[in-house]
Amino acid sequence: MSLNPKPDDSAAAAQAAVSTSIDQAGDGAVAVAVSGGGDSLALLHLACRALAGTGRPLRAVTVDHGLRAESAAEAARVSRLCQALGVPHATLAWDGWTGRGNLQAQARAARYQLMADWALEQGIGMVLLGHTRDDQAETFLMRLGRTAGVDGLSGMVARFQRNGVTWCRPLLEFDRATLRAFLRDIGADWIEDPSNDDRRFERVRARASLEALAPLGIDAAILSRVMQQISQAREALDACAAALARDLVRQEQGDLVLDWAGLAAHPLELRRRVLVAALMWVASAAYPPRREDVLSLLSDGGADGQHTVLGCVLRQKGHALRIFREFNAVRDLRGPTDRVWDGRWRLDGPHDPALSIAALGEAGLRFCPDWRETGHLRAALLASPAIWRGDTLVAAPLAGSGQGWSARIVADFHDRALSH
Ligand SMILES: Nc1ncnc2c1ncn2[C@@H]1O[C@H](COP(=O)(O)OP(=O)(O)OP(=O)(O)O)[C@@H](O)[C@H]1O
Repeated sequence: MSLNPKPDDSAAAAQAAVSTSIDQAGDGAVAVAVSGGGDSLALLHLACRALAGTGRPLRAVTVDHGLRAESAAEAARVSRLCQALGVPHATLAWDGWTGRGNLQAQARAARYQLMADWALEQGIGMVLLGHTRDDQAETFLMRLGRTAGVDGLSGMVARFQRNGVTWCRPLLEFDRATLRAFLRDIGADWIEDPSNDDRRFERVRARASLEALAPLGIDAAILSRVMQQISQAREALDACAAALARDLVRQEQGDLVLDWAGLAAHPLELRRRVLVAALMWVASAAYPPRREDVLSLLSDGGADGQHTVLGCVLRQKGHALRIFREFNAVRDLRGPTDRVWDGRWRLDGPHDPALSIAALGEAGLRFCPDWRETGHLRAALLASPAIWRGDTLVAAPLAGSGQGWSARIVADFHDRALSH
């Protein structure tokens, strides 16, 4: 038996991988995120074949980021291709670019959010993405250039939860060339993105670098196996960190209290993982804080004091480090009462479209005379969810003023996988 079996990269194997992923979704509707490129269109065809005759609904979705002149026409073309396949298709428009910050990162976050909201509305539990082995290899090289560690180099996961939806990448073991050959074989069309040849893009340069590594015997398949090995190391580290967190991290409603002195006895990488997981949980963050920020917090250990990282406040007192949400990070966050707020709070009570959830803040705390009896820190309460009618406070369940409302965390810290 080979220890490193070479994945079979034929179209038939890709078909089997897509069918398996879809079977794992249960009986519900499935969607394919289609950019229009060869990878996601091959995925759409494979998903269509997997579902043919099952009666299970398949949908397709495209996000038009509006960042290139051709994007609307491309989305319309995807829509026509889907129509020809009998797959209902939706185009979701993004117009949230502020002109500031990292455009690619913002576009990606918005894409996931738009597609998740759409999927939830449609009752779709699983969305398939067309990432391939080439994407994996290019990402690996790009991350090497950013001094990535075990997490960054372990490759994309085949399945993950984000924004309330399960995302699945059934094609991670398959080459772009295999998928394009499959499309050609079945006479199917796809859109060639002109930026694929634009060397201003890091991914395009990574693709060229990968070709240059061929004389060393390094290709996408080899890098994929290296990534699998790093993934296994990451899983082992995560398991150790989760066990450590169970012993040394206590959840108090929305806050976490870390036994800082207890943690200090453990290897730096485990301490770092516990701290990152804690920060990401309190902030409901999809991405970890900068590595240097975390390392500086860890090296600062022992001294009483306060820090702010990733929209969380860390307050150390003696052996305990309390992490709670920072008011400034949520001061402008307002949402309907029947939706999760700040990624982790659900409020139960007499829902009403005229009401909304927003942070309690100083303006609300003033109307909570009993807040001291709750035992919560004042600064933590400021960032806690409250029910408002316009600017009038209706209820503050965590600050002793429930008025028929209660607040609960949707996924407790220790139930959440310790991986980022
Ligand atoms: N505009 C889009 N609309 C719908 N789906 C998309 C869009 N862009 C990308 N996708 C989905 O994501 C997959 C990966 O695309 P791509 O590699 O361009 O994105 P990425 O930003 O690198 O993704 P990630 O951040 O998830 O690694 C595509 O195969 C497709 O399934």
